[in-house]
Amino acid sequence: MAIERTLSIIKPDAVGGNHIGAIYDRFEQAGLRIVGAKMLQLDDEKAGGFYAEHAERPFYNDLKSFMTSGPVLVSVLEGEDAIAKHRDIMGATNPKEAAEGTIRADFANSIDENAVHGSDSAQSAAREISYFFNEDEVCPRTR
Ligand SMILES: Nc1ncnc2c1ncn2[C@@H]1O[C@H](COP(=O)(O)OP(=O)(O)OP(=O)(O)O)[C@@H](O)[C@H]1O
Repeated sequence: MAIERTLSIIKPDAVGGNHIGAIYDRFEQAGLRIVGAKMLQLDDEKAGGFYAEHAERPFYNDLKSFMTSGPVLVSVLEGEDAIAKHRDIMGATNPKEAAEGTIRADFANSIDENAVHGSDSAQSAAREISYFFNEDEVCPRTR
């Protein structure tokens, strides 16, 4: 299995709820390493660009309002099969459908405010990491 990198966002509801440490613990327990991290207050343009693929969806404005409602913690995670592993431990987009023991089952309240984001493919991971991080803001390979 290949060593991959993926982008994580701990969203404003989970940052506000004081769940950063608990969520980082889930990442590390799953064998994912945090190789880059920064806390940001997104504005409408930065949040909108990140979710540009959803620009035509009815929830786009609400999604931007939520993502700019407080600070987010963006991180780069590294590990074997990191993209799929991270999606697995996040759980389904809708926390009501998320499997027991997943981050969204434990820390999210609704589909609109669902605690975390994770890249869904190698292509989106590359785009999303470079959307938030310069090359010199991420550690060189750790293994
Ligand atoms: N039907 C919906 N109603 C409200 N918000 C939604 C809906 N579908 C998606 N969203 C919001 O938009 C985000 C992006 O949707 P997407 O389909 O890419 O889900 P995801 O890949 O599981 O989530 P994310 O991209 O945040 O990891 C979701 O995390 C959620 O916050």
